[in-house]
Formats: sequence, structure tokens, C-alpha cells
Amino acid sequence: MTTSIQGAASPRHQAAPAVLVLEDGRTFSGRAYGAVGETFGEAVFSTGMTGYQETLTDPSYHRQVVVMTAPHVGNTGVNDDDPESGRIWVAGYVVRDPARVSSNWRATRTLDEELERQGVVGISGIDTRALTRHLRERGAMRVGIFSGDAWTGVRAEALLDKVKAQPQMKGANLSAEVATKETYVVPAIGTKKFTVAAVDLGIKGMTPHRMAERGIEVHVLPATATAEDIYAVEPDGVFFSNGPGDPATADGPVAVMRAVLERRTPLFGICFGNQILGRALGFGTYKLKYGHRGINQPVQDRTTGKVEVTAHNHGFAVDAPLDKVSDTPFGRAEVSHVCLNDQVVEGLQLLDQPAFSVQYHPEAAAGPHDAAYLFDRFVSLMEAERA
Ligand SMILES: NC(=O)CC[C@H](N)C(=O)O
Repeated sequence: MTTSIQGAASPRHQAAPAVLVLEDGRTFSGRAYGAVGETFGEAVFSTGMTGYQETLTDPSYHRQVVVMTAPHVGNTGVNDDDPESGRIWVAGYVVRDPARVSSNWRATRTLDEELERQGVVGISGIDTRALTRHLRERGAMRVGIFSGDAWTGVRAEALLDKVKAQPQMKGANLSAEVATKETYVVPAIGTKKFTVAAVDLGIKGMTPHRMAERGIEVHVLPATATAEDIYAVEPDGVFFSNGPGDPATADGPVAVMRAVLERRTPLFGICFGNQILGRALGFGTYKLKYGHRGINQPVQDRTTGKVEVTAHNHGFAVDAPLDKVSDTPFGRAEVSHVCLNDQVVEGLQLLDQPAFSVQYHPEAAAGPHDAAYLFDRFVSLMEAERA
């Protein structure tokens, strides 16, 4: 008797040869995965064992080639419910052992097909553990993936030259490339209690949804929004989103955030938004060696002492003192959250006005929901302002 397997077999598991070339000259040979061709970006690794659709469609991954440390990827195929934006943003995708069959009641297609449909060049069948250890030791670096005509007959030195000709992530100003061009409104679910102006620097879809669930009507504004645009929606609170690129380049959003802080409007920032708050307060930002990406990062909320397991995707961090309250142009500020793996700043809080931010992802898409309380904290700030 034969057993039938639900789902579609990937047609491409015997795909063409492909090669991954790191800027320091190390190479890995594998097979084409997704689209055939060439692609470039910053090589980074994610330790998430689930949630690949959310990872692929997170705009913060723009211009990054994501290496999955989980060895087996694609098992649940692709559905239309889980994406965090309207397209895949990763510049390239690296997996060890793609699922040959996808099986899930929500799946409408395989991951391989979806990558190909969206023109995302990937590579499979390489030793992702060795690659991850290399990136951990040498740091995130530029990379190219080549398959098909992009590789056949091309000299290795020529491929390396192409990789080295690519722009670095340090100094990259990318928010405007991924953010909405037009303002749109995410309505409150149930009774509307508050209006929030959310500056889109690369926002994930789950973020306004988490606010809408709490009775917030969210006006999502382009990355280039001015303080006038923000106050035109008469917001009870202002939000600055996650986003790709180097926060050191985000002078525009930093100036806009300072205008919001001047007016003492309740303010919340996530990830890039945390880095912008850091800069608005006068702290610096710096590039981490290889960053935090995954859904299992331990963070301590120093205001309560509680430890939460959280979703991360950041390559830069705020340089603020952990052991003292800082005086800033907007009053006293402190580091509210810290990563327990490496003591990196994971949150900031003002003590004299209603403003705070975190470096990680309380919207949890994908990821554990331990940090959902932060959206409630934002609501409390707006309630207190109204009282
Ligand atoms: N997810 C994010 O907002 C990332 C912020 C910034 N681009 C970084 O890599 O640190």
C-alpha cells in the first residue's frame, strides 16, 4: 500500500550548481534555490527555527542575504496570511536543506516557487553551520550568490571583484526605498480609543495590527513625513518603526523625532525607532560585529527585573551607558532593556516625559509574545496624558 503525502513536491531540488562568495574570499558551493542568477548583499544569519515567511518579508532585511541556521527550511510552504509586507525583501536566501515537499493546510505554494516567482536568488546545500561560524568570527560582510549564466565560465576572481564593488551596510540610507509612499490608515479593532501617527521607516504589518487590537487607529506616514504631517492627524501618540540601513544616516527622522519630543507627545519606537530615539537624545549608534537575528534572544526589562525571550533583527545598536541615568536635551534618560547574551542596549526610556523604545520586536512576527506588554505601556502613556 502506498501512503500519499499532502503537498506539492518541489520541482527544483536537482537544481543547477551555484556558488556563494564572501568578500574575504571564502566560497561555498551548492545548488540554485529560488531564482537563478546573481545577487549581492550583506551576509547575516538568523537563528529562527520557524517564521521564514515573516523573515523574508520584513523590510528591515532589504539588501541583506539571510543565512538560516535552521537546517531544514520550507516545510510549511508559503501562504498569503503570514507576510509582513507586500513582497520579499531579503536580497538573497541561504539554506542548508530545503524541504522537497511542503505540507501545511494553509500553504498555497512551495517556498522554492515563491522565491523564484519574486526573483529572489538563493543557494541551498551548503554547510550553513560553517558559514555561520565564519560570520560570527569575522563579522557580517558583503556576499554574492551566483548560479546559471552568472557563474558558468566566470573566473572566481571576477566574482570576488563584483562582491567587493557592492556598497557596505554601514552608511546605507534605505528607509525611503522600502517605506510607503502614501499615508494609509489601519482602523482600530472595536472601539477607537486613540489615534497614533506611525512613521514608516520599513514597518512590519503586524506592528499597526498590534496597536489596532488595542483600540488605536494608526495613520502610517511615509519615511519623509514632517512634524507638520504628524500633527495634521492630531495624534495621541507618535510611533517610529523598524527599518533597514544605518541609523547614523537617519538625520531626517531624528530631527522629526526631536520636534515630537519638544511637544512631549507620547512616543514609542521599535528597532530603527529605538536607534533614532538614541540619536535624538544625543547618544551614538554603532555597528555590531554580526548583530542579533532570530526569535530566541533573552532580554531583561530593567524596570521590572523580568526576563523575556524576544524576536530580534538588528545589526546596529545604541551606545548609551548601562550603569547611570543620562542627562539629555529632553530630560533624564536610562537604558530600560538589555540583551543578556552580550549586554547590548535593547531599550531606552525617558524619565521626565512619556517616551520609550525597544531595539527588538514586541510585535512578535514571528516570535514569542513575551514583549507584548510594551504596546500596553504605550497605551498607558496615552491614557495618562489624557487623564
Ligand atoms: N529591524 C530594524 O529596524 C533594524 C534596524 C537597523 N537597520 C539595524 O540593522 O540595526
